[in-house]
Amino acid sequence: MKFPHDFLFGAASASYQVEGAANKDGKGPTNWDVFSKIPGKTFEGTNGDIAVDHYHRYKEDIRLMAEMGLESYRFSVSWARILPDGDGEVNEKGLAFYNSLIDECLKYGIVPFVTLYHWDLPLALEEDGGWTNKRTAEAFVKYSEICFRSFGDRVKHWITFNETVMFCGLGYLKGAHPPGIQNDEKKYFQATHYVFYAHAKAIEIYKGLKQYGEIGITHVFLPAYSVNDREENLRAAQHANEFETFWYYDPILKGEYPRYVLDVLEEKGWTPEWTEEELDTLRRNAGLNDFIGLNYYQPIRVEKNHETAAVIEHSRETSTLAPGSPSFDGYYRTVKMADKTYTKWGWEISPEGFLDGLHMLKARYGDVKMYVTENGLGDEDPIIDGEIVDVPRIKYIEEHLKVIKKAIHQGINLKGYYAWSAIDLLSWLNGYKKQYGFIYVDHKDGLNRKKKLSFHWYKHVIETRGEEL
Ligand SMILES: C[C@@]1(C(=O)O)OC[C@H]2O[C@@H](O)[C@H](O)[C@@H](O)[C@H]2O1
Repeated sequence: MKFPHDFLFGAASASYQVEGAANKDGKGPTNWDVFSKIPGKTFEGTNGDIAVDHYHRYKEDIRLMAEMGLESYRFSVSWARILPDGDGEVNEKGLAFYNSLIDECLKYGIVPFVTLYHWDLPLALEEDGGWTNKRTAEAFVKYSEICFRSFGDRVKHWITFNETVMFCGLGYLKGAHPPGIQNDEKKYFQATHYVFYAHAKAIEIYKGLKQYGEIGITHVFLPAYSVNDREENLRAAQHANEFETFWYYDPILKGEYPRYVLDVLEEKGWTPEWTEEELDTLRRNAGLNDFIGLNYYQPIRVEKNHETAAVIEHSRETSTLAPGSPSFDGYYRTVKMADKTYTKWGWEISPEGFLDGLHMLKARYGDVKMYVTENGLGDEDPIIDGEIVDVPRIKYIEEHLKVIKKAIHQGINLKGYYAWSAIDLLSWLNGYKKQYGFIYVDHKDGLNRKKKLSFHWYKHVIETRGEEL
């Protein structure tokens, strides 16, 4: 049985992780340009100054994607190329780059799927409070409209934000991402609120432009499951789902925040400063979302946490989502299970966890259209006789595509799959060691590209529309 004819087979990247050209053609500095230079913040001091030089090599990269038969390419726009200081004058060379990238995709019939924000914030905004300052939300709305008006004649698929829980959680709770603040729950929840507000304003403007494309937001999808049937652990899983999933999906799809979380925030004094106008903006625009993007890599297995620590210490190593850490509020902890399989970076491999999670989402949100906007295996790929023999990645993606096909036939409204990542690129906290791509980049030989075994495998999957899966 094939995947439906309108299902998109894609792959993804993100501007800071792939482009390089950090100071080229009028681009302004970003939070990551500065943060990545702070000793100890990134793996072996890696940064995106050059990344894999997609900025200069995108024509070669897109041609390779076309050779693979890729139907859609998800990439992000670097805000600081368009508005170097965040909300001032437009940089025409920045618009020119993305116009050329989009046109290169269309030349091969590859559908561009554009993410407006994938964590690289113009430095001027970060230095003025970042996402805890409403100015940033308003600047995002201005930036989005410029992108809609510049690219919207050819781009018909838009994602506002990638993984709010990551850039807010790692930025204000774990300190592993800019602005590098630890354990500030008030700022964390405030930042998430302004992101949701910016999203709602941006989709309202998009719909008003009548460009007749589709727009949504991409979240981490990290379904939490109890380690056993003990009541306290079942409650821990519910707590995790409320804070890690419903807090993110409810304000978008329902236009209101989950009551369970609001009650905890009230009790702890973490409730964001918000206005009735902002809350009404969420309510008024919830129905305008065309889809939700899910970045699924793993579920989490949780149990009630009984260790009380005055302050939870964080580091780069405790911020790479491997199990064993307490939640930010200490309520639960994630557990590595003896009967599960894990990647080298300690992420559980669980296609079945994805299927169960999809039914959880459908039960809460109904028949909302969804894309898998990221899924893939971070690995150190084996090289045998000069060939990149990434069989583990093939098996990982194969198993997840099988589950996606099964979910579709069980009535889950999934419309596309974007492997993370199209090409090996910079991982924020793992440098170039943790590879995800179908295309290998040789950092010892001029960043030359080379097709991996998975490149040929994915090409066949697309050609046959997954009939053999
Ligand atoms: C933490 C990590 C990783 O490096 O493994 O997860 C997988 C993937 O998720 C994406 O949203 C990030 O932009 C990308 O950098 C990757 O980040």
